[in-house]
Amino acid sequence: MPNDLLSGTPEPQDYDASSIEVLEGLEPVRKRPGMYIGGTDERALHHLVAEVLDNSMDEAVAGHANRIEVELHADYAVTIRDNGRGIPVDPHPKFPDKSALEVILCTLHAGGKFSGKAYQTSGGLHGVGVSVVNALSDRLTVEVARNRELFAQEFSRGIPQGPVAKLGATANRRGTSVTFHADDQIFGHHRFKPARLFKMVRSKAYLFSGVEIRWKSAIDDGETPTEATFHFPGGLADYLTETLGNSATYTDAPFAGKVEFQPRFGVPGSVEWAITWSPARDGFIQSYCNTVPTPEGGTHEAGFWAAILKGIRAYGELVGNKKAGNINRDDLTSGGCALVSCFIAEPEFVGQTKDRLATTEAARLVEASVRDHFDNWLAANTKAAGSILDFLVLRAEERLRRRAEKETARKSATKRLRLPGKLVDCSTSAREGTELFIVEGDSAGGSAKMGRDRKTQALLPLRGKILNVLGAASSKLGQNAEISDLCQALGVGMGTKFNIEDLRYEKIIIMTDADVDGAHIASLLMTFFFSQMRPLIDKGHLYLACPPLFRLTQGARRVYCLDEAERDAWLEKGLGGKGKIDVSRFKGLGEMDAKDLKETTMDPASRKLIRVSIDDEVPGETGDLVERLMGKKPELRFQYIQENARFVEELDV
Ligand SMILES: Nc1ncnc2c1ncn2[C@@H]1O[C@H](COP(=O)(O)OP(=O)(O)OP(=O)(O)O)[C@@H](O)[C@H]1O
Repeated sequence: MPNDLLSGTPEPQDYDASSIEVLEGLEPVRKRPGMYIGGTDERALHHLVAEVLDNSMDEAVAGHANRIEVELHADYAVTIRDNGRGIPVDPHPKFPDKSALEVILCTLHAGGKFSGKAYQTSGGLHGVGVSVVNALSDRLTVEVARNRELFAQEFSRGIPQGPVAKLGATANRRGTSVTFHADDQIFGHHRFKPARLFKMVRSKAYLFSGVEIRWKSAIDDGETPTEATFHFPGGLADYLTETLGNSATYTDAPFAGKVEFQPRFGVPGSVEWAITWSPARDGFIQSYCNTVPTPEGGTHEAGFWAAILKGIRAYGELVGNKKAGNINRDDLTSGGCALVSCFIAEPEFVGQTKDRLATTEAARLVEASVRDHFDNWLAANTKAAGSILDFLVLRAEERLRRRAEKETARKSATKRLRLPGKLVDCSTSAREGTELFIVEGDSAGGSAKMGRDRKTQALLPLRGKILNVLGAASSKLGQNAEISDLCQALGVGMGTKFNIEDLRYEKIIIMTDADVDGAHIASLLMTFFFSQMRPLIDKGHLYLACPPLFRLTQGARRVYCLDEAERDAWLEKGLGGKGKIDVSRFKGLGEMDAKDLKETTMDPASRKLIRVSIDDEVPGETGDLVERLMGKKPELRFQYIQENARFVEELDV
């Protein structure tokens, strides 16, 4: 370690084993609630209800419950009750002095959904949900009925207020009831909103037709019913129709269905969906996996859209509508109103709040299931299919027109731009397919100017070497004429002002002589792009041209060689002509005539380009290396040379 890193730093006194804390039980949840419920705001607060309700839904989907009640009390406590099997209350085999109930409520990662034995396609996965709710509630009571006997246990901020108590006989044969009051210390002034809970509860009922959910609220917000019963045998199709209300749609009834698909981990899964298109709506999709809403979508959504997109394009082809090929996913989603709900074993979500489904297989399973049905549906509903197709083709055309308009706007903006005088621009104004050659010296610029394709290839000749940006203060960069010409020609700013959208060319090609000076100029340019316009490299816009080193001529035959090895190979093989082979070495690009330069270095049909990319095996590695080699500190460069000199020697042998 260099000495200067140690000197001046006081010896650490207060960082020893005693500073390493181990949070026990539910403490981590109260310390960092965001990690478990994504924050402490209103959304997180409502997520508490989702966690408990999901457990009751899991019981219902597993076939053990058919009724759930959700009640919002006047003091903003919430009760969620189901007639499922009841959380086990017997002593836990691993912790014989505690009941399973207490273990579940007070331990993270305790649950019955890990192995798929007690539940098959559950929304619960991590064994975290209800214990998190417990930790974040100032009071929580669980009542469990098993064989007509009632048990109860109370908690406060995750701590049991006594053991499980046997309360005697009950009229309910079995079931679980959880009542909790969210802790103000965590959620501050946020309170449950009846409307939000009502919507959540109702959507759950739509997702699983085998359950009846009762809603009751002691708080009347003037809009939300204070009592309701939800049971929707019509599933998602009904849900969609209800959500759309009186909005006009292109279908009489949504395209909807339910399919069981191949088992995953031995458990069959299923997908249910409903979609229609409405000229009056913006379009939306609500997706769910095992009844858990996935507002950020994920693989099931991707699979669904893929099926619809492929289906509609194929249908367009079938009916001879060539424009159907232009439809893309944005067109589908902008007018499509869709609901997708899948059930799969052991789904993988992103995060505990399960906002996005990550199970890769879901994409394939959903796509295959929906695609088949969609093809049949389109064929059987030609009127609706025709209207949807027309609507989507129109959407695609609008999108393309908007893009063209944007392009024209860019074109005129470009015209208004003050372009550097020495830039030889191309005539196409759209970015696609255009190239900017950054060339060394004016003479090379001459042949390049004649050898280029005027339509797509632009040139910017640089005089001499550009500034080494790593050695320069940032204020100096803007003042440097070559650098500011370069930025103007590219249409972009430097550093934080860089915006890839403004880039005027698709490929930026550094074309320097195949000699040491050329290599130096290329590395200065690459350092500049790396430090000031990094996304340009990351997105694959930067290239190096590979001009040849040798030209071999024999009579009328001509061959260009990139390096010595290629030259020697040709000399040995011969060019197939008569007489002596004449070898000339290009000293620089300026020596090549326009034809040579075009053929060997510029013409996309015959040239070779190297794409500049960053391949960090260790993150930040390239940045460190650039700093060492091009940075301000000569000692780092010297050290690098010392460390690598042997390697260079070996390479030379
Ligand atoms: N209403 C219920 N009826 C029956 N068992 C329940 C009920 N609620 C919870 N359980 C049991 O308690 C376990 C733990 O629940 P918890 O909510 O902590 O996690 P989970 O549902 O397994 O997973 P996740 O953390 O993903 O929600 C469940 O796996 C289940 O075995």
